[in-house]
Amino acid sequence: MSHPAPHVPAAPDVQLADDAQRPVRRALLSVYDKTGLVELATALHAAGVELVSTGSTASTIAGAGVPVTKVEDLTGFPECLEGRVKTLHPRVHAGILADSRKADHLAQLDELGIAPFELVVVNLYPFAATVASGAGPDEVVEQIDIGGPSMVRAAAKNHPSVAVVVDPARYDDVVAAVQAGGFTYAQRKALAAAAFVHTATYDVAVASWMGNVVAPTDAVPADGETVSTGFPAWIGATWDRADVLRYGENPHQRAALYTNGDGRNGLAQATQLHGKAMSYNNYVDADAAWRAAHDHTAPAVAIIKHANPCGIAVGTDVADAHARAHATDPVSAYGGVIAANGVVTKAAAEQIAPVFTEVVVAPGFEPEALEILRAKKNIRLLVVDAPPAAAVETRPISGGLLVQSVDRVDAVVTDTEGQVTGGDDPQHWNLVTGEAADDATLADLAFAWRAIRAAKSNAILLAHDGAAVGVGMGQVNRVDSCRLAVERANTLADGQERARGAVAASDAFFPFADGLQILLDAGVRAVVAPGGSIRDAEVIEAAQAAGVTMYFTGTRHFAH
Ligand SMILES: NC(=O)c1ncn([C@@H]2O[C@H](COP(=O)(O)O)[C@@H](O)[C@H]2O)c1NC=O
Repeated sequence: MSHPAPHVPAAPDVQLADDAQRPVRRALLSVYDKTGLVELATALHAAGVELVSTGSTASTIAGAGVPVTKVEDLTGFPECLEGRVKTLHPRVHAGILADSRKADHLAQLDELGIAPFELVVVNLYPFAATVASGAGPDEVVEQIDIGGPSMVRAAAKNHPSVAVVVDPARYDDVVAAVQAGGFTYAQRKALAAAAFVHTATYDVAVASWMGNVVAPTDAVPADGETVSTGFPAWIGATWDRADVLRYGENPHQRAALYTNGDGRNGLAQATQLHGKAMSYNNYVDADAAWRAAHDHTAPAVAIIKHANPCGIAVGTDVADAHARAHATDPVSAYGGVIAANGVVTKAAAEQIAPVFTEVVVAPGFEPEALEILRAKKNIRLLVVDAPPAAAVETRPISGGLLVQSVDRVDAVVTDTEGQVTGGDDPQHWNLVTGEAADDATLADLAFAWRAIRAAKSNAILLAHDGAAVGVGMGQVNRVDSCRLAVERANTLADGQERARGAVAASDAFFPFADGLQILLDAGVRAVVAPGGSIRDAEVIEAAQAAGVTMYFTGTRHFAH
């Protein structure tokens, strides 16, 4: 089978230099957001630019007394179908797409009696805002702009000839460029790049809504039926560079911060009140700290080093929680990142100030607290407006992207009948040996079980009275984590044996009794673990022999 030869476009007759200007004689304006429109139209008209415009854009311009040609008069065709067809016409698109460097294009325009545009100003129907408003499908569909993106993409493609503007914030630049004799080629290229980002972002929003709401793509066939996976067949996101960081995890690595402008409000949108610029590692640790502090409803403070907690506690207030979190491991707290789930008070600031600290992140700071902490030149102070809210998290791997639902507090597991069989709430735990814990012990176990989510696996966390007293984390076997937790509990507090009488949480089951035995020998009095090992009986027997209370949660808190 033979294929037709591909169309090879003729090379342009003229190659443009970056500073090559193109005077603006004719502009097409079609904007949903009328901000700054009258001022722009007035200035363009004053500069001798002929204006062509759609429906209410034209009315707004004409209403201000500025001469404007309606697009209908240009096309000889009425706007129709409730505005679904306005600018989708060759008289519009040929005027945008003719490459002024090509004599042939200009000759064709002449033959067809079409005048070229040198400037296209468009902003699109508010699709994302309409979805966010909770509007129904028909209303949302009407806000999928068709003619607008077509003009924007056409003008952006033809950037050697046309300047395209999609953002009212750029109108002053437009006026300045027109008055200066036209946009340079470099300016037109930059505007085109921004325009393609604009339409790409818009289309990601439309495609996401279609694939999630209108025609969900998350179902897969299984055993003769279709089951929902919760994961659409395609996910899209666009990210805008928010900051270039000094370096990455190490000084020889380059790094930047991106945000995706979808209205999220988290650490990436934090307001920095004081201190040097945030580093890559600061962000990683501050994020871990922020999440850890918000795993608790009581006032809580987490102190993070290398994405692991070296202190975590709840208290009567933020100062109390900080004092107790600092006491977990005062040695490691040096150079740490602190997060509080409440406003940092003067009392808390007085405690924090003497300890070298990289970052403090909180929902707010009392004025006196700010004054105290601002006296420390190197400390970074961040205010984040909203608690962590992400429902899913992603991790790139070579060649792909892993996506999972976030291990949230209050996770539950259910059986096939929908009955809750495990989770973070002690009422769903299974007492596998020993006396049922009294309220204080149960509260400590619940705290330890929540707090251990912040520690990298394998993790063992010893707690007493709402504060971690020893954390063993990031070890490649559970025995070492047990040893580390006990050692830290017993050596970091002036020789007090803090493991004795503490409660212990294990982020995953004990595969053997050996790790648990280390905790039992150290005097731990109650233990919470997921259970589920083939040697559970052996593990339970060890706890029973020591007379220790042990609960199984049925859920696990691995964090890699
Ligand atoms: N259908 C079309 O031909 C068309 N051409 C332009 N628009 C959009 O109509 C809006 C402007 O319309 P008006 O000037 O009537 O307010 C702009 O957001 C523009 O992106 C269109 N609308 C939707 O697709």
